Amino acid sequence: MAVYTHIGAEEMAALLAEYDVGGLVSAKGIAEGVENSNWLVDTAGRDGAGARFILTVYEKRVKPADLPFFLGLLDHLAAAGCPVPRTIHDRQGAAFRMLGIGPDAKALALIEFLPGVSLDQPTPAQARSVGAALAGMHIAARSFAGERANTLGPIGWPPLAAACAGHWDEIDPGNAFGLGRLVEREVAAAETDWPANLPSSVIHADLFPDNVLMVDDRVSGLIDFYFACTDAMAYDLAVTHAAWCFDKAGEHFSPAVSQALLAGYEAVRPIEPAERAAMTRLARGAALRFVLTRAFDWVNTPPGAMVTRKDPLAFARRLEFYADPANADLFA
Ligand SMILES: Nc1ncnc2c1ncn2[C@@H]1O[C@H](COP(=O)(O)OP(=O)(O)O)[C@@H](O)[C@H]1O
Ligand SMILES: N[C@@H](CCOP(=O)(O)O)C(=O)O
Repeated sequence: MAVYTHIGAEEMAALLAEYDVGGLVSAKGIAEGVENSNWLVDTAGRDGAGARFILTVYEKRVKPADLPFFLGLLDHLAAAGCPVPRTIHDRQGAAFRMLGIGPDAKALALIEFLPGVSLDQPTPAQARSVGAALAGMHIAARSFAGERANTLGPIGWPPLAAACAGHWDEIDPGNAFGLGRLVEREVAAAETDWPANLPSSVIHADLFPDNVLMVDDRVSGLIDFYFACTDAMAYDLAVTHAAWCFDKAGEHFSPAVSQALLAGYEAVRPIEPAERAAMTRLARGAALRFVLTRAFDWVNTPPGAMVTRKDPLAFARRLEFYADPANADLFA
């Protein structure tokens, strides 16, 4: 259940009165998500016809200092016609407000509600739409003025691996997969062979199925931009490929979903030769990124915590798949 902060009915009504959205009608906590507290909020709307929003309270991971970047990006992409929710600004024009005072104060934002559902098992037609939406986002984001370093790129991998050292057999009992050795090998390799100077933009960097809303085969929403950063567009395509083209456990790869995702992307933004040549390497790195962050969360999630830990091995299997010479021409 991802509602970590309690907001009483009176406090919620007072909060919404700071926005020109009409009075509060209802607010329900949203169970999905792990990082922030989210509510589905209905109001009377500016014209009395009703309106719906997502209220997000940023818990630990998202730093208020990054919010002008994240929320400004949403507004930029929405204005460019991407299926991205706008931020609702308060009566003073602020994109976010603080809840509470002092060191425990948390930032919150009111965000446009978008229709659609997140898929578990995308079809090729749906993957094609996702590829096209990602490429459209990359093109639109190139004119966004904000910049943010990717702290979870190769520079962030050695400290994550070091924090997990000594814990690999908690995740990989009996060292059956060889997770520790795999991570050591891949972190070392990235220090010397990580592709540089690929065309960059602001990228989503976490476009998993649970961060895409769909109505039938159409993408109705790209959400959860809280890992967005300035980095290679091809790396974002690699992250999306790793997230969409396998079953959850990473045991089965879908060639049809892969081809459709890449074709959808290229229908909007053709991949440059240097990007194509780097794709398999980037996909290995994308898989490593999620092995490491999942492993870090695995060893740092206290027993009894409300969140379900995500399996690092599901991405270790993807990493092995991308590293297998038999799959070298996946992106050719
Ligand atoms: N703009 C939106 N429109 C509709 N639903 C949304 C929107 N933003 C978030 N949600 C819903 O809230 C859930 C959690 O949001 P998300 O940003 O992914 O949280 P977290 O960062 O905690 O994972 C999503 O799975 C989705 O159901
Ligand atoms: N997509 C990541 C986890 C990030 O969680 P999110 O709910 O903020 O998207 C993973 O699967 O490891």
